[in-house]
Amino acid sequence: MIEANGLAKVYDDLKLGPRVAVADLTFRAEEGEVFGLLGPNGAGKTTALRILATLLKPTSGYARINGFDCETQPELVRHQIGYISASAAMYDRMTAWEMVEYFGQLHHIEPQLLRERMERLFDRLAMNEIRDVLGGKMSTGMKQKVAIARAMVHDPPVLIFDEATNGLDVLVARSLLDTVRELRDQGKCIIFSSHIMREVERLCTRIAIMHRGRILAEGSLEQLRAEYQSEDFEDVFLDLIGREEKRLAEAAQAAEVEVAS
Ligand SMILES: Nc1ncnc2c1ncn2[C@@H]1O[C@H](COP(=O)(O)OP(=O)(O)OP(=O)(O)O)[C@@H](O)[C@H]1O
Repeated sequence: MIEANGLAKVYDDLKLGPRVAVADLTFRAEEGEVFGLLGPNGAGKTTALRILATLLKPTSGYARINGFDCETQPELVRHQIGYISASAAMYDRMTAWEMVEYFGQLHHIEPQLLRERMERLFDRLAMNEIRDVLGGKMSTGMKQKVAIARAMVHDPPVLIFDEATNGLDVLVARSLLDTVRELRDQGKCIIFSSHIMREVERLCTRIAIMHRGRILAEGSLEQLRAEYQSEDFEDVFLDLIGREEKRLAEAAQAAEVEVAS
């Protein structure tokens, strides 16, 4: 369903020069699965997910969604995915209902079907009380619900959640996680990025720990705990990141010594 192969992205930063955000990313995620991308700030999660969502082009490698290439077939990919990020832009002068309807129309959904789907979505996401609230007057949680509804209105088989619980209170965050679980049980393929350990632990069928644009380890929670011999997943995470930082520092030091001699 989702396939990333040797994916890399280098940003050309005007001040800092080339910045490697994603170095070499390879993974697959299948239907009925929540694939977690867990990593510290700056690990490259958002960059990777924006490539999958066709919002960025990779520098090298490729990503495919249901067999469609994210770089060369973006229109086809967009019909297969719903993308939810923490900073969804709203139209200030449109109501919640109008915004979701507009996205449905962009996907050419027949009006009757669109109305039925929207009724179900508004019920499921407890959005009926915000139907007529304008984008400019919405709270963060309200905006996030609209972002989720409009990403799901075309019933895509693949959903991409990028730090989607950022800024949400515990109630809204919990209901978002419940929704993700339901979607997984319906057979959707979900990719869920976060730096919140507990969310990933509770939700994801498989987890990739990402650091400096690479996956350091990948497996189910049980596999990762067993492989790194700790019941506490936070310890596994910190241990992996710590070891990698040490390895990189040693490699940099060795390179310096070589240059000096
Ligand atoms: N437009 C850009 N130009 C230059 N560098 C960028 C750009 N966007 C991101 N970066 C850099 O790329 C790296 C990866 O950033 P990215 O946002 O993908 O990471 P992330 O894992 O999503 O981080 P966070 O958890 O903080 O959101 C960081 O070093 C970041 O500074």
